[in-house]
Amino acid sequence: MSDDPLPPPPPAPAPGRTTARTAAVIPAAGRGVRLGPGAPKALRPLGGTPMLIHAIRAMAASRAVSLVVVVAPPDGAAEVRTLLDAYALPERTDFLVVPGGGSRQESVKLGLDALPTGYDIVLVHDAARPLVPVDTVDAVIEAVRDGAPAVVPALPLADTVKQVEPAAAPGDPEPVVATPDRSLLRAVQTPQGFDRATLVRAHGTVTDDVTDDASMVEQLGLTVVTVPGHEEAFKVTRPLDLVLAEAVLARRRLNDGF
Ligand SMILES: Nc1ccn([C@@H]2O[C@H](COP(=O)(O)OP(=O)(O)OP(=O)(O)O)[C@@H](O)[C@H]2O)c(=O)n1
Ligand SMILES: C[C@](O)(CO)[C@H](O)COP(=O)(O)O
Repeated sequence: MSDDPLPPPPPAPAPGRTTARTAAVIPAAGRGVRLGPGAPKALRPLGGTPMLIHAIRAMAASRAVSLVVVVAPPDGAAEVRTLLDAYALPERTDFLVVPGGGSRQESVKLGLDALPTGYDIVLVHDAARPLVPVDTVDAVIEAVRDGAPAVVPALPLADTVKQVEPAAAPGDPEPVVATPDRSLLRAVQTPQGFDRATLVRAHGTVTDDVTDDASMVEQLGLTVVTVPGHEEAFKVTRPLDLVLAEAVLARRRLNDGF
């Protein structure tokens, strides 16, 4: 038997903290109607590379993320698999591709259903937010590891927001009914991070149409917390967003010297 002293045990996680493995689900099945005619939005180029590849790299840039589940356009799973083979991606990350559904909510659910066991923290990240910095991804994961069941990156609003009543008829003005206190409002981004069991329960319970996953957790009566969002994590929704995304990417490439 060797007389070598035993190596010290790994540090125990702080109370309330978990070292659970993290997977990212990327809903990428949308058409991108607001961006205008063309291929499904996630497959359109940004700096010559599909937006989806940028979004995958943004998730895989976090050393905590060891699996990425891509939810492809319903008839585009084969094309997405080909893209994953064609572009350089970190070898330490595993990838799964599943076909998506008719709504973002449905697509996320299909991605969640495909998640293998062993991943207890789940990020949900829009393919349409290709430029989110890794520090934002890591901040979300850290907050879930610290015990929050649901975490959203959030930014204060730059504009005053008005609540309106629907127009009486198409083209009629919309009457303003309230001006909410802007200091208490936040614009939320992705990745949104979850304790897996909580997110699975939310998707199995909430049947209303919602625009993000965190609001499903709110409907369970659980607390969703924020971490600082980032202006480069904006969503490419309309044509001008693509112009901005190209400019941000060009600036990064200049700063990185390639
Ligand atoms: N059936 C859908 C609809 C949307 N998404 C994804 O959800 C994210 C956010 O949606 P959004 O930006 O609204 O994308 P689209 O639905 O493609 O946009 P639009 O409403 O303009 O068609 C995108 O990454 C999109 O691919 C999805 O996976 N499945
Ligand atoms: C999830 C989201 O990106 C958070 O801001 C947003 O709600 C998606 O909205 P969309 O209209 O489906 O793009």
